[in-house]
Amino acid sequence: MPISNLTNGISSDRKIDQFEPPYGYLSSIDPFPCFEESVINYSTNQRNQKPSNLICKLVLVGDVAVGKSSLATRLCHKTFDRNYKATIGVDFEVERFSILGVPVSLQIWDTAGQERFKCIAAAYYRGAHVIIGVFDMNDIDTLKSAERWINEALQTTTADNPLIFLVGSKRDLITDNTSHAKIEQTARIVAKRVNAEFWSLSSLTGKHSNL
Ligand SMILES: Nc1nc2c(ncn2[C@@H]2O[C@H](COP(=O)(O)OP(=O)(O)OP(=O)(O)O)[C@@H](O)[C@H]2O)c(=O)[nH]1
Repeated sequence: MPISNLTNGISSDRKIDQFEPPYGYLSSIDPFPCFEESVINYSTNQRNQKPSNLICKLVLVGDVAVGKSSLATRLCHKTFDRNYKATIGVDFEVERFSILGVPVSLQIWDTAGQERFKCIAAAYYRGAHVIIGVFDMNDIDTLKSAERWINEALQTTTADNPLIFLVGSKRDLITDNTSHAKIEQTARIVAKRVNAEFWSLSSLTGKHSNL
């Protein structure tokens, strides 16, 4: 099937059509880069060989009711539901992207936070390229657990160098700025320890920031 058929119907906010050219002036930390022509040609040719379809597996982990399913729903459906429905075992969504014309299917495995489903959920960590540990920014205990959840997922995934994110949820509910600053500071330390990028967000408003 031609690649264009696989990228049809992907919404424009899921399409990335341009990156900085490789080994160019703007993508180098050296102000006067001087690359061999053979290096530039090799790297450009690598980019021109497009794979037909890429699959990226993402798992969401974290305590009960920290907002994992709400995050998946916000990402895939741009909606929010105030009613809490506990995940039973694991839920699954697929979000399609087009990156430089290559179709990418992001598989989102939303695992249950309840201890009794833990062994079911853990079976889905295998092969995860992306691990997102979620905690509730209003509950410091869930931050401690998020570190544990991430480490457990890391022990099970077989993917090389998975990308790790630590996500603080329910930012809209924060009222006390002092405790907010404290939890953010602690989250940054935890993120560093587990090699994660730290984001804070609200699935209710859709606002997010990379800290
Ligand atoms: N105000 C607010 N409420 C949120 C936010 N995210 C989630 N919630 C609420 O928190 C509750 C739990 O959210 P879920 O997304 O179901 O939590 P979960 O982590 O998937 O829970 P489990 O499936 O039990 O593991 C629900 O009532 C959500 O509406 C947020 O950003 N802001």
